[in-house]
Amino acid sequence: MATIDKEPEAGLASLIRKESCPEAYGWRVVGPTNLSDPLQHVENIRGFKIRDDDVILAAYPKCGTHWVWEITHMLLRQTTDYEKRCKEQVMLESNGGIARCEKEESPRIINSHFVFAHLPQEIIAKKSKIIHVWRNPKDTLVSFYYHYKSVIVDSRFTFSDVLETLMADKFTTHTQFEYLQQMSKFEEDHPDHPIIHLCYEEMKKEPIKVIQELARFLKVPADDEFCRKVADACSFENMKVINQSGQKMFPAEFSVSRGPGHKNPVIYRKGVVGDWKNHFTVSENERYDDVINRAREKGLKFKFIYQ
Ligand SMILES: Nc1ncnc2c1ncn2[C@@H]1O[C@H](COP(=O)(O)OS(=O)(=O)O)[C@@H](OP(=O)(O)O)[C@H]1O
Repeated sequence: MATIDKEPEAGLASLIRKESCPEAYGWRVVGPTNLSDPLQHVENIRGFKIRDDDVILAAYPKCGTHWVWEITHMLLRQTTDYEKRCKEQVMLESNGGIARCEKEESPRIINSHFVFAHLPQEIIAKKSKIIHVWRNPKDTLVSFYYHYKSVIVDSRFTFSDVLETLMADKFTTHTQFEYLQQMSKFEEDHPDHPIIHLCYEEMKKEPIKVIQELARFLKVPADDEFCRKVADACSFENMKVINQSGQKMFPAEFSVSRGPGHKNPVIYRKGVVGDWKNHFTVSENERYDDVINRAREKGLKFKFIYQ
């Protein structure tokens, strides 16, 4: 089996590797970035000025951020029209993200895959509403694999390569378990902070119910009919069509930052629960369960839904 050390030419090495700057661990590195100083970038984000009505959309990558971003726009703007831009426009850590977020009209829905320690620190004092999206780690990893596959031109690595790399603790960034543990720690440290946790699998099962809960959290009007329309507009199939139509372009700097040999990611791939069964072998699944169990022993509280 290929590992990042044995087969660097397969492209995986350029993506899946703990940051060469270990103090910035938690910084999401998926593809080479043009950032000359990642640590300074993290500090700039920690110091980012928060407005009173900002909403923070926080999620580990591949957990459904695009989906919830679109729903949140519709709820806040009281419309079922699609947001014209793509989520990456206001993704804090993306190349040029800070400047674009600064120019954004209020109320802003700022999104980030950063761990909590690296998010703007003013969120705490301003008690900014946080929407946290989470998903079972097996489907998340499969989604990650296809994300990697789509962003690099030379992508000969397999799902097993990605899984082995994760289990060897050489994954690109913080693991999903570390992310969720930091989330729980933040809640323990700030018990009054407004946070809603949206579970991908529950959204798939009962999207209208979850949209109603989100509307209550955001304190915006949303009757049953409106929530039904939002759920329908934001179904996987409809969002995929809208994104394929070219209406939502990645910001130019976002694409440039990826460098030669890299493409923009495919986001709307399958959008289902349980695709992991088509990717894990029985033994890989058992070993990954061990990883999850070890994370539980260290305090991971989230109960995952796998089908
Ligand atoms: N509307 C809707 N309904 C259901 N599922 C959806 C929807 N929109 C996006 N998706 C799926 O979410 C996965 C991408 O997650 P993110 O948006 O968090 O990706 S990213 O980290 O911001 O790149 C990715 O999952 P996979 O299909 O399993 O790869 C997307 O297909």
